[in-house]
Amino acid sequence: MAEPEWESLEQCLEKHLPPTDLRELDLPSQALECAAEGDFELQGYAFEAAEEQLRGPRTVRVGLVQNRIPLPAEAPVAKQVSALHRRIEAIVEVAAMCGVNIICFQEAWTMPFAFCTREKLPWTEFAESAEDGPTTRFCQKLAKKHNMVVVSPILERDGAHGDVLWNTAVVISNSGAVLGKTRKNHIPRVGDFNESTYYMEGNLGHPVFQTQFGRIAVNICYGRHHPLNWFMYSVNGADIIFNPSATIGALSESMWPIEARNAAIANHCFTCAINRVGKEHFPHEFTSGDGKKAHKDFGYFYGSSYVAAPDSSRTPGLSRTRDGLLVAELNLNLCRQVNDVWNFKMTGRYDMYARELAEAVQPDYRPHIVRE
Ligand SMILES: NC(=O)NCCC(=O)O
Repeated sequence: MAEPEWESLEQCLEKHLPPTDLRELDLPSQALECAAEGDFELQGYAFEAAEEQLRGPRTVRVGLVQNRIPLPAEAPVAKQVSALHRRIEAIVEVAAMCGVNIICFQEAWTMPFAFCTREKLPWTEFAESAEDGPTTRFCQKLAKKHNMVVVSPILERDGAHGDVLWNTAVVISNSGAVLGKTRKNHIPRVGDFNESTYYMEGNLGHPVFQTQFGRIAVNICYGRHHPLNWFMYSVNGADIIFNPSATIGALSESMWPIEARNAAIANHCFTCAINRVGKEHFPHEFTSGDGKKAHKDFGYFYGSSYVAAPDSSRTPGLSRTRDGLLVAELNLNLCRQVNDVWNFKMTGRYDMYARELAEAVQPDYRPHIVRE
């Protein structure tokens, strides 16, 4: 009988967690200096893949940005947006020095995560057009300047359809053109995440964006609890799925290290989990509907952004407390290599599930329970 190799699950996880298995990137000293001066953490790791005879390595560098809001939530809207633009511009400069090809910012990155309040003004004033709002134009400049694909998750106002709001990620090509947009498919109704007061579930399905550096998709925050959401991006061919988020310790920190990592394994792709940092205070008290006292803050956004690979390895997380840029070099060949070993796509029995699910969502469905 085979001997047990590991004393505990924790030992096994430690063995497979970097830095032992993952090569640290040799980042330029200028980038490290700028990050230190700008007071943000900079880490870099490379995921390797086996050499193939017919395909060269498909290497891409992704950048994950996590940050605090630089100004208090009470500050004028335009000043807050401008301060966030300046902060991100400085971090993107460093990403460019590190050779980043695709960068992704945190969920609703141009604003405090004010949806806990259920108030409309001034928070809805942060909403912008995905196609030609000031933030998209700002990101287009960054993309062109640095030859970098930019994933920009914003609060969208859709002027063409009755001015309604959406939680949207705009994908901007390295040419500077807007490649398209994707919307948050699953809207939380948990704790103080009162987002359903502001916008509906996304109506754009599971688009995958073909960029010069690989096929990417964006599964926004709460969508990470829904395995089918990750799965559909993978069905549409995503090599990398970004998960820009805003989530707090008391609610989700125990789930955070597992969910994006599981998704990378289950879907033979890379996943990039990004969370904002710090505590955000709002002018007026709100309650959480749990009998506890009214309060003015959401709780602690714990950062801890990381990248996970299809072979189950992952980078360490960025800090829980500091702004940061995580640079990860991915060899996208790893996706098909792991697929060929584990065959989840081949063994998935999708036709069976499609049939059973189609039946299960019918109003007259009766659960298949076998009784005596
Ligand atoms: N932003 C968001 O969807 N948060 C919900 C809480 C969570 O998914 O951890």
